[in-house]
Amino acid sequence: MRYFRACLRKIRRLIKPFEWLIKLLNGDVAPKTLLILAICSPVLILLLVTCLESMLSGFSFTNDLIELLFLIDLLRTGIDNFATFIGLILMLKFQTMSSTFVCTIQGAAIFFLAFGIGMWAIHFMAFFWSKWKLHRKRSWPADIPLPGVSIIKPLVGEDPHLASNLETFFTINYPKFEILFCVQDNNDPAINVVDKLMEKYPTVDARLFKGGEKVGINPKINNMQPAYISMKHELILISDSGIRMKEDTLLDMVCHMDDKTGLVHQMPFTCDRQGFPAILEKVYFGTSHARIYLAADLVGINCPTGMSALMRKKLLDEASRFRVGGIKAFGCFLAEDYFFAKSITDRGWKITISSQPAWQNSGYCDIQSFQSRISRWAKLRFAMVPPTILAEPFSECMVLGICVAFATRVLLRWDPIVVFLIHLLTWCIMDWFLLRSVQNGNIPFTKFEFVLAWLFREASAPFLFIHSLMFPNIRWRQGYYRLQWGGRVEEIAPKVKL
Ligand SMILES: CCCCCCCC/C=C\CCCCCCCC(=O)N[C@@H](CO[C@@H]1OC[C@@H](O)[C@H](O)[C@H]1O)[C@H](O)/C=C/CCCCCCCCCCCCC
Ligand SMILES: O=c1ccn([C@@H]2O[C@H](COP(=O)(O)OP(=O)(O)O)[C@@H](O)[C@H]2O)c(=O)[nH]1
Repeated sequence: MRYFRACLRKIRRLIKPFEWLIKLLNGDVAPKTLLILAICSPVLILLLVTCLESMLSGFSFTNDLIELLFLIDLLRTGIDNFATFIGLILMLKFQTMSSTFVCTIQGAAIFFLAFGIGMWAIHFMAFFWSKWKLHRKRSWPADIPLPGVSIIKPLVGEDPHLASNLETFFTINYPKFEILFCVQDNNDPAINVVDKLMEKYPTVDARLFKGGEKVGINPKINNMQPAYISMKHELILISDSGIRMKEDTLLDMVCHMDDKTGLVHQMPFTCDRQGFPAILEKVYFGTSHARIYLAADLVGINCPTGMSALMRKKLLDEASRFRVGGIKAFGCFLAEDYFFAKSITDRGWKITISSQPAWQNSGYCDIQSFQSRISRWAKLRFAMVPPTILAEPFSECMVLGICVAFATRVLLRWDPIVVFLIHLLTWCIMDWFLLRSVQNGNIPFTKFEFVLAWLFREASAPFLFIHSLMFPNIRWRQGYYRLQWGGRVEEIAPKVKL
């Protein structure tokens, strides 16, 4: 026993210098420390690139190798990429410097360069699509009456903005709609807020459903189920508690629901709020998130989030692939939004984003909850669409920057540090333009604040990625869940590491 304790003490002493890293991976580092770390990260990464580069040129054969790489037909080795990767693995395993090594390095370089070019194409696609799709008014044919919409609002608890956010639903300018508020707990403080609003706006068709119904694991579905079965209209808008509406938001969404469209979703974005965490959220949703979201919408990849999604009710009712109809058929998944969309596109219907982004305006805004939310979403994506585990790190600015710097060094003999810095700068500038396009108005912070938040986000992304992989279980509000491959979920005891 004494020996065991001594060992433990020794191990603790050994890992003490790395405690910050463990804390970082757990997401429980003070925001200030994270900020300092994020600002220092580019410097650290540059150091890493420099080391990598000097390691490469340290090998006696490097110069010859690079000359050789110049001469080899890029196209042919490009096709042989897969083989060259196997070569890399073999080389690492057997430590032999063979011709496979030459091919491997070159193959990896070509792969990284191609990925880099792909990501730059995504930048341009997203910017183009933001200009084409967002903030463009659509109209509804004058001779066709507007369809009725049942708005379902699942609520859990109260935050300082809840009342004002919910009030925007009572002032929507749309001829035929009802609002169905749902709370799962009979003592939920949101009940009071909803009651007051229903009193204030007696002419608006609004109802409150308490207690939910346990039809699956997903608590949001359980919460919404009673409202779903008693909704009156043909269109259903599921709208999360933190969303704010403008007077014409619902009309805008309905105008996108043409004959071939089964689902219209809003691209997540945020309202203007004070403080660094709010800037960080806006920068994330207006740059990194918007880029993939818009590009995916442009090429028709299913990636809607369910925070504000308008659907045809009949499509949910007849979700035949899932045997039972209605939203309860999706209760076995935590990311019900992804599976709603999948079941709709599987039957040949289109999904599209509306021209107004979703104005998230949660009353609580701090770095830790932002990061755990982003990490929760990443865990869902990894389980539902496993290839994202491979694609996501390379789609991040910092990681891709290192890879592209390496690739251009090997293939073109460019200075990796210069390439990395140019990559960082142009990525940041492209992101600024995308953010401005999504915001479509004054950005409520300075360019300096943007750069700080952007650096912080980009530099912390790889850590969040590792954290999400290492701790795949999920905590969502009061619930704890274990994800299975494919996206099904089971409830677990709350004592697990998340
Ligand atoms: C050279 C090519 C490179 C391609 C690189 C692609 C790398 C992909 C990188 C990032 C993927 C980002 C996905 C975008 C948004 C997803 C946000 C999200 O994860 N939301 C999930 C959670 O939502 C909440 O879940 C609980 C629910 O109750 C709430 O209401 C929800 O808001 C959501 O469940 C996930 C949905 C979609 C996941 C799709 C993943 C596939 C993405 C592939 C994108 C590839 C784009 C390529 C474009 C050309
Ligand atoms: O146990 C839960 C968890 C969430 N929700 C609702 O689901 C929506 C999305 O929740 P959250 O904002 O936590 O999800 P995120 O957008 O962070 O994924 C909100 O309207 C919540 O009120 C719910 O009804 N029950």
